[in-house]
Amino acid sequence: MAASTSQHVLSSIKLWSNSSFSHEKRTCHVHSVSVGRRCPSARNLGLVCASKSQSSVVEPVQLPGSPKSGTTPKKSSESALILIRHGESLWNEKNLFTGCVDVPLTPKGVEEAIEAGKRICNIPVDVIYTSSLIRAQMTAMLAMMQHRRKKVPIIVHNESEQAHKWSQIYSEETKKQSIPVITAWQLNERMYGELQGLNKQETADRFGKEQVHEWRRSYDIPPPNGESLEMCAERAVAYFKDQIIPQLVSGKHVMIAAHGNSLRSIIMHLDKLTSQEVISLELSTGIPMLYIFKEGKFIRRGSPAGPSEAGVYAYTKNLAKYRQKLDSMIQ
Ligand SMILES: O=C(O)[C@@H](CO)OP(=O)(O)O
Repeated sequence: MAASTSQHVLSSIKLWSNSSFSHEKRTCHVHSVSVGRRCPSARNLGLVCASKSQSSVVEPVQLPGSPKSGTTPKKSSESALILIRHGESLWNEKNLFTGCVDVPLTPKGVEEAIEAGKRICNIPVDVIYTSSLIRAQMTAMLAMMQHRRKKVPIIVHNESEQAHKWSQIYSEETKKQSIPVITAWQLNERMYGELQGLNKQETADRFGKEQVHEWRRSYDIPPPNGESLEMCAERAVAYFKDQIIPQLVSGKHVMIAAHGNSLRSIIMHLDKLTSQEVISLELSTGIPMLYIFKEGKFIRRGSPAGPSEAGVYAYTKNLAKYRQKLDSMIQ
């Protein structure tokens, strides 16, 4: 079940110096420089089309189902959705299967989270979702600390009524300067079963490269006693639809800090990838991806570049306005 991956030449071009997101069989790569041509429509978005026949990367994706009842869409509202895979963890560094084991970031992972934060520092964020795992939470916090709006991300403790009560804020003004951070186990990494803690190379040597690739990237084949991507999607995508889409519908800008596979399942849903296409979807650590949610559709806008690259912030009129507002507040 090996993926037929097209080889891309990594180059030193700064903007694309970190690989992040690829649908290798489909359309686009937010990689380094590619041997393929750059999509004019994707200029500044870090997207590279593999061939002329393949379509634009910014095609709107129609949302399945209608918005949850009870959520009133803001008139002509448009929301930003940022997805970030956590920075490098101690077990990424050691090349170990991690899954639901709760390990922190390495110093490199901390740097990646800070860099991710710089890339999104001009994009509005009203609410943050993370998994219940520390590597995603560290990433969310470190990234938000780079934001130009300087709001304080505050974890919402809902594990008990008392925890919730004891973390109340009694100033409306202070609340306005805060961003709620909602942690949800449903966004955790897929459970890797009996592979958790094993070295990936040694596992491939023992069981064969093909078998291990199947466990790692296939849609419906679970690793021994673990979750397949399909099983992971059953909780992660369900949570996304039930909890996160209503926020977007109500006009809130959302950031999700999660994991390679929980995010693959969400991206598969957003971009309507097939179970074959998702095999070659790879996410790098610490690279943010931006979607615009408008009129019930998700529009993929690639990976925001650094704050010094002025042009790339004109994703939409509203985001450009938001940036202008930040500029005027900060001057
Ligand atoms: O070990 C894991 O939990 C995941 C993500 O780091 O690995 P893989 O990329 O093999 O799915």
